[in-house]
Amino acid sequence: MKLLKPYLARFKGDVWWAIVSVAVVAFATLWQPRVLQQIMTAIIANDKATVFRLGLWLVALGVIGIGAGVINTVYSARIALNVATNLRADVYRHVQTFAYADVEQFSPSNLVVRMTNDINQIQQVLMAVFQQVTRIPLLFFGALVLALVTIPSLWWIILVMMAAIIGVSWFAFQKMGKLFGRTQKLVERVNTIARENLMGIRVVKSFVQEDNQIKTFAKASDAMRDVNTKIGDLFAILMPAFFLACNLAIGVSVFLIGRNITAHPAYLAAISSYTSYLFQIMFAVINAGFMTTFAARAMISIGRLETVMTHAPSMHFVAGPSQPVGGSIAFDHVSFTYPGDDQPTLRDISFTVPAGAQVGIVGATGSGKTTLAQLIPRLFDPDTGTVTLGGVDLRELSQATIRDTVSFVLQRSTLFSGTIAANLRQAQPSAALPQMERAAGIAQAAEFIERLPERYDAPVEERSANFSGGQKQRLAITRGVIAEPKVLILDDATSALDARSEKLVQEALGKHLAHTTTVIIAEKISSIIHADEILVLADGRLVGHGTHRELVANNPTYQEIYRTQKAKEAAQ
Ligand SMILES: Nc1ncnc2c1ncn2[C@@H]1O[C@H](COP(=O)(O)OP(=O)(O)OP(=O)(O)O)[C@@H](O)[C@H]1O
Repeated sequence: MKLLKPYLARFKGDVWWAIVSVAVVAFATLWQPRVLQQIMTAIIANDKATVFRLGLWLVALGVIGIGAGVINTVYSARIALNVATNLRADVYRHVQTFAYADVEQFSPSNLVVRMTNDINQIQQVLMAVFQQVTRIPLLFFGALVLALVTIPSLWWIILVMMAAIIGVSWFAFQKMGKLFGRTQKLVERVNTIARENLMGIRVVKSFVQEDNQIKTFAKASDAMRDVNTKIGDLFAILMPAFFLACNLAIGVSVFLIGRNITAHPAYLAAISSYTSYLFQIMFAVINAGFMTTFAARAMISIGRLETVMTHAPSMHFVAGPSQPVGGSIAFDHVSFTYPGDDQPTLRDISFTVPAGAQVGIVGATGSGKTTLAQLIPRLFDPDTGTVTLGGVDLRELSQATIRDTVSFVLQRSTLFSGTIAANLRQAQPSAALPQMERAAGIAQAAEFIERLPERYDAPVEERSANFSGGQKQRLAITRGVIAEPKVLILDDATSALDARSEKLVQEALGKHLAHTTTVIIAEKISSIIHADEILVLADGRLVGHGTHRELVANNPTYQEIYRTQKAKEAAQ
């Protein structure tokens, strides 16, 4: 609840209106049966003037109740919407401060669920709370007192009815709470299956997996139906049970009043208001039950968001603007373990790369190439050892300095929906057309961009689905080189390019970014054969470094990779 306090405080005025208006609704609801009772008494006494006066008063009470109800709904909705919107913005802002490792720890899809489903849940409950929370106790205690005042001798009937209703509620709502919890999990499961299926639709189609996918989806969907059916069954029993208890109480009351009506003729007029109060007590108990299960679900969501909001970013950067720093890279006895892993992925790695050099990194799958590259832009900190940029420990550089100095192009290039220009400006916000054209020329992207009718304003769809794998990679390289970074890392970034295009990109990089330190992670040795220095990784260790010629002559791991690749090429 601590999470919501500051947000509710921000909308104090709306909260006040919502609470006052719901109190007015409750008072109008409680007062109406009293006035009705007085009207009945006046009818029995044939007092037409009083009947007319009280009739008008009854109508006025109805109008006041409806008016207050409308005001309450408006303010409750405003509170719920504003709190949810502000909370969502703050969670999003806080997540932006996370280090890469923090996002991985939560998992991106989990964070999305927290920012959408959980906040929606809180919004719905807030709306209900401000519509019900003061109404329930006011109606319950008010109706209880008024029923006792109306016909004092029947206090025990009210007690028995309340015991029956609270007992049934206790049993049913506890069961229902558990079932609601299961539905929430099943909704997440169904969403995940549907999302995975649609995101991986190409794999599903190419492996003819439709039937299997339908079965998996149907299983989760059927489980959800079963749980919802159980909830429906409970409701089916619950409501008639409540009405039975209430109607039995009314029946017994009428019978007892009827037997004594000659001794208490005033009870004849009281019976309708007494019945109304019994119903109000019943509805207050039912609503309290619903609110409890509803609130329990919201508490889970609040807890999940609190975990995100109280999570401190695991990495801190020195504050300050971007400063110029050299392009040399040095690893000094660096070891690194992924959070949650028990074995290090990189072990005692040391090497230096002078500014402007071209470095290749090779090694078997899973040898740690990408992990090593991720330490250069400080996506992770090493467990031991230091990584320096231009001779300065990364931990002493501001985030702006590192981001302006190092550009990282990934194999699975991520482009954002918008336009090509908007994606390129992520790397350099001030980039004008000539800069974009120059960068696209280096990345061999100019030829296909020029063919698009809108050129650099061409749309990029969600997940850049309107571009081929090779085109995406070229666009990602364009974005990587546009700001002419001092350090450029290409992590298998040309894997979807044909050999000719890859060669052209490399030649253009050598020509136009001659002073840039380029780190190329490559599966194929042919991609880095001309590098000034090649690092060879095996099982997270640096097992050799040198030029291609040196490594072919004396490094067994490199020789093995080279031999295997040559044999493959010969076989093709
Ligand atoms: N985010 C992560 N969390 C935990 N372990 C990871 C993570 N990323 C990679 N690993 C593990 O670290 C090891 C090295 O992975 P890495 O991606 O650095 O290898 P790589 O040499 O780049 O492989 P590839 O050539 O297949 O891209 C692998 O065993 C991998 O399972």
